[in-house]
Amino acid sequence: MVAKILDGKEIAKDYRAKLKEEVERLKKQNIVPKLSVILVGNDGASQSYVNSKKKAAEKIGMISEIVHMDESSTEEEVLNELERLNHDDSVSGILVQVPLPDQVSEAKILEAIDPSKDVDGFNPINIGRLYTGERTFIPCTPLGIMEILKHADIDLKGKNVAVIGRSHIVGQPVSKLLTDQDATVTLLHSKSQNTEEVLKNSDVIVSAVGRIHLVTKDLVKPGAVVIDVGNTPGEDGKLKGDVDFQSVKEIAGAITPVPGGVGPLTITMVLNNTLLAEKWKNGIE
Ligand SMILES: Nc1nc(=O)c2c([nH]1)NC[C@@H]1CN(c3ccc(C(=O)N[C@@H](CCC(=O)O)C(=O)O)cc3)C=[N+]21
Repeated sequence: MVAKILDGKEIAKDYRAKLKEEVERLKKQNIVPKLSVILVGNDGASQSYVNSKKKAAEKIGMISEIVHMDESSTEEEVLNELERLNHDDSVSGILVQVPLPDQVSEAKILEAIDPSKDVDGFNPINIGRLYTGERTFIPCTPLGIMEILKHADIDLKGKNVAVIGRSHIVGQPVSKLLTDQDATVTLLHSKSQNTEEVLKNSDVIVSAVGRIHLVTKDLVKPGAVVIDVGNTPGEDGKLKGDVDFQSVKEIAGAITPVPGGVGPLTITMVLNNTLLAEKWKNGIE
């Protein structure tokens, strides 16, 4: 069996076309969604992600700005910038690119984002709302993963799903979303003792660790759906996932590549959430 390749670029393209139509409809009411991204420092990967987000936003008719701050910025300076954006009525959505430099507390910054503009869904209020089932911004990568799964021809109800990695950004929230779809979720991490057994018994594997070749063919049940959230720079300078794509695709039912899998959907969901922020601000459901 050769796996169906879940083409994130293609799925993202269709999704963004629908967002563009909605943005155009809003423009007729003089409503223009705007995404502001705070980037602190000069990390190459972060700069490239932030630029892709800006480009993608502009391509569907949104306004986007990057607030680029010096690597040596103090926490107070970042908080001041954030406060300015919180109070700027033209700004629909704010995203603070992580990781931040050591002198700036990530927790403090994420707490300071106005929850109604927190398109990443990283503010504790919004994390709480996710778990109580209230309306909120769902973190972009988990939302992207769920969108890709819609294209995998799998009914998650009662299925065994293994999520590898317990981060607040991916592993934990995606576990919650999968549980809401009636999947039986096992959240695996570095201290798990029965990883092999769980993986071999899983109908879906979501790997969000950041370790190249973590998921190999021998760990995958034939026909399983494999979602690769890894994005680690390889020695050849190319982006690598967690999954040994070449071998796993011979046995999986469906698989996402890296690049061109989850990444493009993450960016799409930033746009999705920015649109939602602007709609909710205007009382549009
Ligand atoms: N506040 C915040 N929100 C984030 O959403 C956030 C963040 N900080 N920090 C870093 C991670 C990482 N991330 C990615 C987004 C897109 C791709 C992506 O589009 N990747 C392309 C390839 C890009 C390339 O080749 O350079 C792909 O997989 O096809 C990857 C990774 C968002 N993050």
